[in-house]
Amino acid sequence: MPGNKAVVKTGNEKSISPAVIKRLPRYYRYLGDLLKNDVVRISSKELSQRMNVTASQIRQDLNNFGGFGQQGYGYNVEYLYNEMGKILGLDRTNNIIIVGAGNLGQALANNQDFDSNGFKIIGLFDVNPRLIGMTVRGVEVYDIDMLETFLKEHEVMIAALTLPKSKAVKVAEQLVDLGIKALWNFAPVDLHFSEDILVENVHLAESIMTLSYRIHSQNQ
Ligand SMILES: NC(=O)c1ccc[n+]([C@@H]2O[C@H](COP(=O)([O-])OP(=O)(O)OC[C@H]3O[C@@H](n4cnc5c(N)ncnc54)[C@H](O)[C@@H]3O)[C@@H](O)[C@H]2O)c1
Repeated sequence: MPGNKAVVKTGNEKSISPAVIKRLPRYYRYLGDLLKNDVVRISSKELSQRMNVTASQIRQDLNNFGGFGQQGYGYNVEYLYNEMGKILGLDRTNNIIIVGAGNLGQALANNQDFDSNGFKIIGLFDVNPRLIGMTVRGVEVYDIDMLETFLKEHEVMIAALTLPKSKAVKVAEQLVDLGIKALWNFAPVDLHFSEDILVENVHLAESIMTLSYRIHSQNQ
């Protein structure tokens, strides 16, 4: 990708651009739908039409990982789906904790889709005594004071932050001090850590502001 210097390294030291990585979950979702509909193979042209991207984009993206297609045959859907899953790390269980068991924390815990993708929510944490001890889809809400002990006893890959903005930075720092390497941040605040701490921000408000901009710029 000319001019784009932002790249990440895979385990085998190959650099993959963040733009490609961002597209992978979408490939995975489309392939999963094809698989559910018993589609065995698909050409890059047909996949591109369904996904509304160019066939050459698909070929380029997949070539980053060694291709997977065969000339004249296209892609084997199940194979590609499984390989995509491996690339995305979905072939193993990724334990998640949720810090902040309010509206959003509970909504995340209630989402069954995470399970099917190998994400397992194993605990929620809160400061509110009225929430501590309750369960959300079988997952317990623990006192935040239990965090250190819990993290010693469980291997946790990702911590989701669904607590007030005013508390998010301090709790994120605490999580990092306790060994958490990946933060899935929903609080409307920017978190700054060293490179080895991965932060993925999810801000629905920013998404709707983008939509608002597009609506209003059309009307000008
Ligand atoms: N990213 C998004 O798209 C999006 C969407 C909705 C809400 N949010 C944000 O997510 C956060 C949660 O929103 P909500 O509607 O669930 O709020 P909420 O008030 O329902 O829940 C927040 C929970 O955090 C708990 N909490 C407070 N301090 C804590 C601490 N130190 N440790 C652990 N838990 C603590 C509270 O007791 C409460 O249960 C807010 O920051 C909100 O702005 C983000």
